[in-house]
Amino acid sequence: MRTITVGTRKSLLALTQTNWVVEQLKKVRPDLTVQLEKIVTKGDKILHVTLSKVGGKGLFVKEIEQALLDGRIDFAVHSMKDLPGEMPEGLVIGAIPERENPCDSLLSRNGLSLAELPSGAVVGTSSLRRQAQILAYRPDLKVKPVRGNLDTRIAKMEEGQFDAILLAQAGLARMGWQDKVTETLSKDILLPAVGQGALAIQCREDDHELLALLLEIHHVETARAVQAERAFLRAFEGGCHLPLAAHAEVLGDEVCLTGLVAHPDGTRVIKGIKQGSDEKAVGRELAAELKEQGAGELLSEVREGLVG
Ligand SMILES: NCc1[nH]cc(CCC(=O)O)c1CC(=O)O
Repeated sequence: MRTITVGTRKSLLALTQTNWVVEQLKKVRPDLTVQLEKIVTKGDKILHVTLSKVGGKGLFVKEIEQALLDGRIDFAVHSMKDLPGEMPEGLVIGAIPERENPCDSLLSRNGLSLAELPSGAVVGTSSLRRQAQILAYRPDLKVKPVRGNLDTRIAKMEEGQFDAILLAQAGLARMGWQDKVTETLSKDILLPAVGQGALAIQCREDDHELLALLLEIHHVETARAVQAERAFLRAFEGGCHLPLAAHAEVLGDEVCLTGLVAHPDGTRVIKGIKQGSDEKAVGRELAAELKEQGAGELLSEVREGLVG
């Protein structure tokens, strides 16, 4: 097989995820030769602005997708949750490896759990999804934006800028930083982002040689769960910058999807659950049910607030 060029963002998490995928591939094909091509994305450049204000669907992927289309790289590893619902013409998700822990975790300065944080404690997150659900559960807490790579955010908390921060457990696990986690939050309190904990390997749809290789590390159950979650997301034309969450589990032949849409201040949460054997239908139907309860209007209000 030819030498494969892998595109990756330069962040430690992106490099760790890419190297993990390359390792998995080398287990299947020990003679595989790869070279890394580091790519800087818009999301990496504007680290000082709250992401929800940049209005960014696909902030971390555009430049990478262009490199794929130009043939400068052969595949790229994305965090599934950073990947927009729609895929550019000519590109596909070639494989979805087995998912890491999808949950969010709380890291706190004094080892206090979410329930133990004192009233008025400052929690760092720039995710409207996390903000909405944390405030729904603990309206007495203060949420403040925090940006930067995982290590930067943790340092800001340790310096005392925040009493606690919220991060995806999966990113910390991949970095080997699980010991920094104070509490893994249950999905009943903080429903994960669509695709959280899963990776997407993106490549050109006509690269059959590579697609055959990628199939070796594809995980069918993860892919089915993510399909349901992404169908739910697409129904709202949403991105990771909206207060929208969904998580699916495979139960035998069926997927069971929980989804929610919330007001960023936590005062309204519209949540539902749906099970069925056609994952895309489950996602679409759950979205339709939540829309009947006003989820569409709620998100329109949020979008207008972000633009204005
Ligand atoms: N939005 C940034 C991002 N994209 C993927 C992860 C973590 C890994 C994952 O969810 O798969 C993170 C960091 C975080 O949200 O804490």
